[in-house]
Amino acid sequence: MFTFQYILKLWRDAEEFKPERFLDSPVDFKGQHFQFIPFGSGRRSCPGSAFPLITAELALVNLICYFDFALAGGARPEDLDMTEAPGIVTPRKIPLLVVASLAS
Ligand code: HEM
Repeated sequence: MFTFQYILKLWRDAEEFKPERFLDSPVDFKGQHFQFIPFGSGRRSCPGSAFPLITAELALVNLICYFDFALAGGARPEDLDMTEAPGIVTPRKIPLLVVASLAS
C-alpha cells in the first residue's frame, strides 16, 4: 500500500522542489519504478500515455519559448513551499503564483 509517508522515504528531500533529481536518474515513468508511476503500472496502466507526453512537451516548449516567467512578489525559488494537498491529482497546498511576460 502506497502511503504518503512511504513515498517520502523513497525520495531524498522529497518535499523540496528539485526537478534536477530526474537528471541522469535510472528512475523513469514507464511503470517499472514504483516511486514514480504517473501512468500506473502493469496490465492496467494508461494506454494513452504517449499522447500527453507529446502534447505536454509541445505546450511547455511554447510557453518557455514565448514567455519569461518570474515568481510573483519577488519570491525566491528556494522559498517555495512545496507542500501537497490531498487529492487525486496531488495539487499544491499553496498556489504557485507566477508573472508571465512576453519574451523579448
Ligand atoms: C497526463 C495525462 C494522463 C495521465 C497522468 C494518465 C494516467 C493514468 C493512470 C494513472 C491510469 C490508471 C493506471 C492503473 O490503473 O494502473 C490511467 C488509465 C487509463 N488511461 Fe490514462 N492518463 C493520461 C492520459 C490519458 C489519455 C490521453 C488517454 C486516452 C486517449 C488515457 C486513457 C486511459 C485509459 C483507457 C485507462 C484505463 C486503462 C485500463 O484500465 O486498462 N489516458 N491513466
